[in-house]
Amino acid sequence: MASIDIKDASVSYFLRKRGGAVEKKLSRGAVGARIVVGERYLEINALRNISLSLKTGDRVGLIGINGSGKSTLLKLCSGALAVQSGSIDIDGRVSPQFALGSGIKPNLTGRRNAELKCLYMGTSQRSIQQSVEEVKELSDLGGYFELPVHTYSAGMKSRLVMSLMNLVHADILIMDEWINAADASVNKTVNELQARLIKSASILVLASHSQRVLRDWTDSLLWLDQGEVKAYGPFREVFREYKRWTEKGLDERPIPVRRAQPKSY
Ligand SMILES: Nc1ncnc2c1ncn2[C@@H]1O[C@H](COP(=O)(O)OP(=O)(O)OP(=O)(O)O)[C@@H](O)[C@H]1O
Repeated sequence: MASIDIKDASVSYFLRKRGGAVEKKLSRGAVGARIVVGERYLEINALRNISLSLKTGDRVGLIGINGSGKSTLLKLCSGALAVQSGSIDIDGRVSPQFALGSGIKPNLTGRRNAELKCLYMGTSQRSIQQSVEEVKELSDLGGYFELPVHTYSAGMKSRLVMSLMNLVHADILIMDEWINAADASVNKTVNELQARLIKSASILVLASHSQRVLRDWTDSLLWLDQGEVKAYGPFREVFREYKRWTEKGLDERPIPVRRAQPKSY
């Protein structure tokens, strides 16, 4: 049984102030995070008091405007980021899609990248060749599999990344939206690979701005705003509420910048 158990977790990023009326700049437009202005530092409260319990079978979509904390929560769920307060327990093999994409070596061929991935995962020498051929077939890259990755289009790179992810056999799949950046001509292959990945995972956490992607792959939504959970529940209900909220116009939102009580960093 795979599980993710987050209790009362908070994460902040700290930025050194560089002078100027920073509060004014930050308060213009739609800002997703709450920002605390200290004497010398800005504290960006990316996640505040998040509690979330996921188990086998859960398919959760993360929604929220830019900067509301979705990627930060994905990083928490994948174990790539530590909480500053609260706790997180992850049980199961995690495959964070964003981390895997960043592990690709552009100067090496698709084949060599697949071999390295196998070595990294501890695949036995006996099985490496078979796994690499599996990646080649899944990715449908043909001759491009033998060329350096920097010669690939965005869609080709997506196909390679997702075919490599299929090797991991993850219990917990963590996906960020860039996976849909593939160009229209390769969407079918990319979607097939994505479907295969999602079906084989026990838990899915997927952040996206696309209603279609979320509707296709998730059954519940967690809506983040200024790092807090604004709603969590069945897809249709939460999405309806979120849509109504965004249509009201974000310009009228209260400014999320506040001054810190004097304290030393
Ligand atoms: N490394 C970092 N250093 C400083 N601030 C950061 C860092 N990463 C994220 N933030 C800030 O934390 C807040 C939450 O960011 P996060 O990337 O989690 O939002 P998001 O909901 O994924 O946004 P988007 O929809 O634009 O991808 C934002 O205000 C962002 O500017």
